[in-house]
Amino acid sequence: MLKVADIDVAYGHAKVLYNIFLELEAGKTVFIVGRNGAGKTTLLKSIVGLIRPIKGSIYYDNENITGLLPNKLYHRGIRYVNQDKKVFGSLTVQENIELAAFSSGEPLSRALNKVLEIYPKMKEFLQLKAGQLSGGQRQVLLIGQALVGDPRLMLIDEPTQGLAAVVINDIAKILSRLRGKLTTIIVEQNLPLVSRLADQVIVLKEGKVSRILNDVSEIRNIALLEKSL
Ligand SMILES: Nc1ncnc2c1ncn2[C@@H]1O[C@H](COP(=O)(O)OP(=O)(O)OP(=O)(O)O)[C@@H](O)[C@H]1O
Repeated sequence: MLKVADIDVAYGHAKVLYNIFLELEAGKTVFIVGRNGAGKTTLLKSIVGLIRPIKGSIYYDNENITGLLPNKLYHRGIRYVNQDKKVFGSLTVQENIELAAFSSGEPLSRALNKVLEIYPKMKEFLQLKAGQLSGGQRQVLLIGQALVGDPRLMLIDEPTQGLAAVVINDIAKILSRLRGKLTTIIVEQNLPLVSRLADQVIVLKEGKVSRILNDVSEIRNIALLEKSL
């Protein structure tokens, strides 16, 4: 479904990704792990069109999407939930969902259902200003918004970063419910969570793919994941 073919990515003269080659199957939950600065966020941004690689190509359903802008990719079903957990704080939760409905052309009732399906408790917060939500609730709202429309590939950057353990559990449940329904690529530092949910783990080290784990027994082995970083 997605093929990243030998891309290099740089910020100005500083190259941060080297010869990245990945092939992702539809419906899989793929985690990207690696130490701080390994280039995980840069890889996600390159796939969603926020940064153009200086070398190589990216294919989505066999079509070369290199250099296409994020809004074009959005309408082809690619969603990106970035790590800053920013919502429109002065709008209500429902209005935030309306924005996603408007962007995607999906009727509001269906958009609301998609969010409530993954987190029924959000019903109580619909008329609240989104700025009043906790960090975890914002993350859930952002994931819910990304499900509005017809997403096929969802990229999520550090969904559990800075969240309390109980909320991490809620997010893990949501991610686990998405398994098999769409393709997800998730950057995550929480290795027990990665180990529990991943179909494939890609380890980035200093801008290069240093290891790809496909074998369930390897993925479930947290000590091995730790050692791979
Ligand atoms: N806008 C930018 N301009 C210049 N350099 C950048 C920019 N964004 C990131 N970098 C550098 O690129 C490298 C990779 O950063 P990136 O954020 O992709 O790593 P990461 O693995 O996601 O790290 P973290 O876990 O800290 O988020 C780092 O050396 C970082 O300092």
